[in-house]
Amino acid sequence: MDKPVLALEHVTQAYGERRVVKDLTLALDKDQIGCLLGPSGCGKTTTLRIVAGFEPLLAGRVSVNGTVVSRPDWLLPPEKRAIGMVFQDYALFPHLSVQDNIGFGLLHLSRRGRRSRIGEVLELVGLSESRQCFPHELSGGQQQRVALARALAPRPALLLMDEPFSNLDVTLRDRLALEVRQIIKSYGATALFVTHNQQEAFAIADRIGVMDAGELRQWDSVVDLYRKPADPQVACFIGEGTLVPGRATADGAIHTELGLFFDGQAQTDGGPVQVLLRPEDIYHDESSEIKARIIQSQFRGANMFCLLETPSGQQLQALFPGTCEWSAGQSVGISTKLGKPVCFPLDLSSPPSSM
Ligand SMILES: Nc1ncnc2c1ncn2[C@@H]1O[C@H](COP(=O)(O)OP(=O)(O)OP(=O)(O)O)[C@@H](O)[C@H]1O
Repeated sequence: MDKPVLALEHVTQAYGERRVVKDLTLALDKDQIGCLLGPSGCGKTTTLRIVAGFEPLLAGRVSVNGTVVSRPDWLLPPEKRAIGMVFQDYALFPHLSVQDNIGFGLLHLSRRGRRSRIGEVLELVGLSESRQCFPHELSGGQQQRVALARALAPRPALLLMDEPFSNLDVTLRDRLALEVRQIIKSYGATALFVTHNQQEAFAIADRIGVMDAGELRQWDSVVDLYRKPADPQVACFIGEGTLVPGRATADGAIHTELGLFFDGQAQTDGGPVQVLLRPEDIYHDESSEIKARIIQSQFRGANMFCLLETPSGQQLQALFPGTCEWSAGQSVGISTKLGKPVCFPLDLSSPPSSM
């Protein structure tokens, strides 16, 4: 099997006494787009800077295409790593035209080679007509694409992007995230980017790493992260949903106030558990004995997103068809449709998870 383009093995880094990246291990294969996702201060940028070679390591190692580029006693300089970077503020040279910005990293090529590569990446990002423009003559989204073209032009082994959409307005962000994914994929590049925005991560990434307080809690495909979260924290952080308390019995059944679920695994201890219910797992069913009161409803066009409360006080999030015309205070019948439920043993010593 091919070696991963990027491998981080047990990487740890600290500022003074404080460890901000803890024992982090992940691998990114060729042509994959990975994303580190987590709240502010969880160590995403520090991890990216470690990969780029701007930060030393306390422990562990980083390899690019099977060659070690960082270990605690040695760092390959950033410019020798074959890594391209797109920064949050794009870092374009204001006094250089678009083509000269892109050509800056191609000085090792002949004049002709440079021209041809600049033309190639400008076409890729849809800015062939703007090659003579200066950065201030372009919109934020166009500057973003120039920065991407400049980073891709030297054909790096790996592309790193730090919050690449944070300077753009929200509607542009969503569109550009998809566009950037398409550009990276059609160029056959491997990329790692960081964001605190889930929607962005879901739009662009093949694999997402959820970080929390310097730890990588799960590194997985987008679908598995949503459907098979590794722990209650990831379950709560990714997407919407509720952890509903239940009791597991030795036959693999989980008893909850919303009915009986089977996770197919014998729970030998028969102890308390939490079952993850995503909004789409709950549906309207007037014939059901389970009734819930609508606390809040939010019309989302095709869907109606509701916050519900059962008679026991358990709150639930549910996604009903947008044609439902319900309002707060109304009581509705609900049922659940769960294939294989996601179930976590309930640690009674820790506070309950909230979303
Ligand atoms: N040069 C530094 N010296 C000391 N502490 C630092 C330094 N750089 C970052 N930190 C601290 O390390 C922790 C991780 O920072 P980092 O920038 O990696 O987080 P982040 O997840 O990228 O956050 P954000 O989304 O806000 O950029 C933070 O608590 C930050 O304050």
